[in-house]
Amino acid sequence: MSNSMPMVPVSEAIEMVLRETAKLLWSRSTSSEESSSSCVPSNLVGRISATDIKAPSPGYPNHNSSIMDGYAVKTCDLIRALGDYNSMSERDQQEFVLDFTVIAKIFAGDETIPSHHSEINGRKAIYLTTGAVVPDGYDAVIPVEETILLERADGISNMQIVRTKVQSVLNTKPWTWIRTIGCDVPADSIVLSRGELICPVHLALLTQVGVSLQHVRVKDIVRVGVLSTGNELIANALGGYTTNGKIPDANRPLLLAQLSTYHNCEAVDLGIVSDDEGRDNISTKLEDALFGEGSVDVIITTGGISMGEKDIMEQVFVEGMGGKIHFGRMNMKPGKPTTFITIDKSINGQTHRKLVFALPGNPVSASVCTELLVRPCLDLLHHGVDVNSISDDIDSFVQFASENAIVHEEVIATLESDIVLDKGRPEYHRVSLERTPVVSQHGTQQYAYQATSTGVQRSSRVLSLRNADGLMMLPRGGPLGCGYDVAEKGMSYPVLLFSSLSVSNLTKPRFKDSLHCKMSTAAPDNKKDDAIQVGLIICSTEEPQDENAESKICTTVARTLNKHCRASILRKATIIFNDNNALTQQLPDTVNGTAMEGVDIIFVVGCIGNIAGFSSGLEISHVLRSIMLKKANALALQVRQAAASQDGLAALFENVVGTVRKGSAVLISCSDKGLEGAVGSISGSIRHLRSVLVQ
Ligand SMILES: Nc1nc2c(c(=O)[nH]1)N[C@H]1C(S)=C(S)[C@@H](COP(=O)(O)OP(=O)(O)OC[C@H]3O[C@@H](n4cnc5c(N)ncnc54)[C@H](O)[C@@H]3O)O[C@H]1N2
Ligand code: MOO
Repeated sequence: MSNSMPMVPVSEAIEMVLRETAKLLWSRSTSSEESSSSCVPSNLVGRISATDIKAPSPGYPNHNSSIMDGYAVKTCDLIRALGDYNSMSERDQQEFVLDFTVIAKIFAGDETIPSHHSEINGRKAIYLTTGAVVPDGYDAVIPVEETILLERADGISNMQIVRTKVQSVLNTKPWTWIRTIGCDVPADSIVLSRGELICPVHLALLTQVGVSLQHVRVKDIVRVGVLSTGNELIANALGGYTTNGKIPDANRPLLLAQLSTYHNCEAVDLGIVSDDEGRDNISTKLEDALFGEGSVDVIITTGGISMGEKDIMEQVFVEGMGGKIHFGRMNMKPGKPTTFITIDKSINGQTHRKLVFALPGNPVSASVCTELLVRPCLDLLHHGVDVNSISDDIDSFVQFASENAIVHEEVIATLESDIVLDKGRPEYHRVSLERTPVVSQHGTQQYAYQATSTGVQRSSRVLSLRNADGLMMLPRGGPLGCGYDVAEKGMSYPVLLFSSLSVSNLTKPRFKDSLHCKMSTAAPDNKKDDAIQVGLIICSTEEPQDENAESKICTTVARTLNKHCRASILRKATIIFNDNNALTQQLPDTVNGTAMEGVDIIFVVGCIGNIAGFSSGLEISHVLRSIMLKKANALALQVRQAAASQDGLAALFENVVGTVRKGSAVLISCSDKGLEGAVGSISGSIRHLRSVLVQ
């Protein structure tokens, strides 16, 4: 059973899924496995083109075409008339009549030029409607509103340029108001690229240049099988009562519909298996689904993956099918027993790889894990990787593909009410969001998000998904987690949006830019500036009397930071020291150690408690100063004043602000007295402070 597996952080789980998915893509790109087909035109949108398609000659438009309802003229006539016009006196110029004999009319859609008065001498014009063919020899169009039409006695029409427009018409450049052949889409230009996501615009482009939509080849879409497991389940699509102990299978309708909203796969209903069918029978069934005719590429199963006697899905995949488990538990709520497996099978000398997500049976857990893990996996399989942008070895392919995979859009949202944190695991809390416009410092419009919990988050309670816009990433609470117990109203946390707000690929969030990626590879240099990560070191000479004391410090720092900037406490360490020598050793180690790796700011809070505690407070400052490279003394004074204005005792603590080495986090020390004032005084300028000090 996978409960013996280590509980991996969600960030690592996502990365593993993306990397294994990338390996599947790699094996397909190097084998003949990548297949394509044509499909009915109405199903083309959302599919990926398997080939480059070029516009055949002559491109679009295929004739010189009028952009205006007006008259086709020859600019050589205009040049001649301009010469005459320029040699006239100003008075004669005012009397000058620029006129043309209208020799024919051509309407949009007319294939041939109608017969016309070819015997007529002088300036000639042809009436055209928008889109009509501009006949050879004519190279400009004058819009009707610049002309007056006069019927002559001989029945022929005369077109005169209105007086105020004469000068500009005389200066008309060749090809004015004409779309020349191929000017919108040049011949041979690529109108649909291999690997491109087909959008409505492509249907127009292909049609314009005369490519039949039936000839477009698309990559075969990923097929995802959904299987429910459990003796208790009955298929209940038609409704009706269940007998005692039985429940309707809610997961299949939920997941099949959820997958269909992703537009990146074809969801295949694999039905229900009962646990009592046994390992071997279930393995055989799944083997057929994965490798038989019309096989699926990915399987999602729900249920039977935790610690019960009937939880046999791990055995089904590993012992029954030779699968390899990459992780068997995730450090999150809901979704702990989530298990990710790959099955590689050699058929006719070629290895075929399938991906398996064995998800928990609780409907909310299954849905959230599908969103968190399966959606990015399917997006990567569907969109593929731009092979041109990478070298041809598997490692760099996998690296590139996983880093650039599209993941969830993240926004920072402020809680509308308190949420009690789970003490066992970080929670992906379902929230609904409201968005209000705010104006940033630079005057640009941005949005602030307010989050409201969808209520009780039990994993069986499907109602917690109703009206949810995303998953708020709440830290694990309590002393073993972030140190505080309640995410309070007004605090801000990241929310992963269920559906992306962005339309263009450029703004689509990539894994390498996501919070999850930062959490798993927290190297100071590749972090984004918009979510400040805070480490907190609490130093005390004695075990706290009040067991909530630490939690209070964490809450104060978190709440105060949250008021002023996007920051959250990521790491926490406590140092209890009995003599100053111990502090001299422990504090530098903790500041420089792995516990604080990757954070932007480290607050060192000295618990001075009483007057006796001040010597230890001084020692904390002394130790920190001895390891500091750059000091920001003016800021340290500002922190001290702010703390002292809140609690006079804080004036006796010597605050320090600075960095320890090149690129290190910014250290800020303060005492537990006047803590809120101290943190508040600096949190508004933390971003700036970091960019100035950390170089
Ligand atoms: N001793 C322990 N027990 C459990 C642990 C644990 O760590 N130790 N983990 C709990 C967590 S967390 C979860 S989540 C569940 C997941 O269990 P399974 O994946 O084995 O799923 P089942 O036991 O089969 O089902 C769980 C729950 O969901 C209902 N269910 C299952 N399938 C469906 C469906 N298709 N539609 C609707 N509801 C379904 C099922 O009846 C159960 O009530 O394990 C905990 N246990
Ligand atoms: O992890 Mo389970 O999905 O909490 O209920």
